[in-house]
Amino acid sequence: MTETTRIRLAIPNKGRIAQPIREIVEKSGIHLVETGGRNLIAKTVDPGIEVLFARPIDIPEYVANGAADIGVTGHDMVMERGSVVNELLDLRMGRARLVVAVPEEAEVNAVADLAGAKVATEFPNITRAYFERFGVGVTIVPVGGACEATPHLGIADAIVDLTSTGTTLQAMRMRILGEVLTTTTWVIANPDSLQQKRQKIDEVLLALESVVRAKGQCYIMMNASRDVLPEIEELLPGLGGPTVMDVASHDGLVAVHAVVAEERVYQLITRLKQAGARDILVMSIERMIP
Ligand SMILES: Nc1ncnc2c1ncn2[C@@H]1O[C@H](COP(=O)(O)OP(=O)(O)OP(=O)(O)O)[C@@H](O)[C@H]1O
Ligand SMILES: O=P(O)(O)OC[C@H]1O[C@H](OP(=O)(O)OP(=O)(O)O)[C@H](O)[C@@H]1O
Ligand SMILES: [Mg+2]
Repeated sequence: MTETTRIRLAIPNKGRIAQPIREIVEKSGIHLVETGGRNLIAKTVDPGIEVLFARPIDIPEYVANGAADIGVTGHDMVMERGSVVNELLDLRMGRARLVVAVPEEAEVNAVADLAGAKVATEFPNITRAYFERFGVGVTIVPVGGACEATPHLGIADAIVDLTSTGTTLQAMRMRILGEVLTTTTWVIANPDSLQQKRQKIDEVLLALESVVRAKGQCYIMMNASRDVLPEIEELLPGLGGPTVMDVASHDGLVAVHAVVAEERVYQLITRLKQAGARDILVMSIERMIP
């Protein structure tokens, strides 16, 4: 009997990317078998995959030192920890920019004007390296959150923090001086695990990637008479064009199936109807494997 390869996947236990990552993992078919509220390790339906819940900032190190074989966390976290891991797959979520910002009224116009300033951040290592690269001497004030409040509290002159919608910076009346990096959520791997457990890791990657690929796409099905087919096909430039099938016992009637971008569906339905399509069904796609 051959022994099954076992891998441990680390995912965030809290924070804003925790739930979306959990959803991607579930949709990929790696269903978690609940092991109680505060349990930090969960079994999955696959006896070869175990899930470890950890703080996003700790995941790069857990993966680098082998406590987990693969993990999912922000690219910013990997950079901050400087961990030696392989970044394998961009999940294209958790997109944010790490920026240098100052209160609107501050008399500075560029990063170079911050020489001698106190800079509060949850990313002390990235921030230190950034200002060193500019040759600007600053004092780093490490904080664990609510960074935007620090200039108003007199704790810092500037901040290096994440922004996505810009709501927090705007609410705290701060303006951006420079961009340090952009981040998204990545699947990362331990380099040794990648060598020794490649097949199992690839299997997990394929499953996760299929969910990412399906995101924002849906499957549309309709019936139409064959003579209006060219017009309908023109409206559906899908993945390799639509699939067209004869409808049994309905002479001249065809079924047309295609994958389309979710954002197009609303307008598309009206146009398809005008072109003569009927019995239109729109379905969400869970996974797409090319
Ligand atoms: N505003 C944002 N928009 C998009 N992605 C973000 C944003 N803030 C953080 N992220 C991503 O989410 C990751 C985890 O950050 P988050 O702040 O949610 O975790 P945390 O600090 O552990 O939780 P909390 O702030 O609730 O204590 C970050 O490393 C980053 O990649
Ligand atoms: O541009 P926005 O959409 O407003 O997002 C930016 C905010 O999101 C993150 O905060 P988080 O929710 O993690 O809280 P925290 O500051 O306590 O970490 C980040 O630290 C910013 O404060
Ligand atoms: Mg946070």
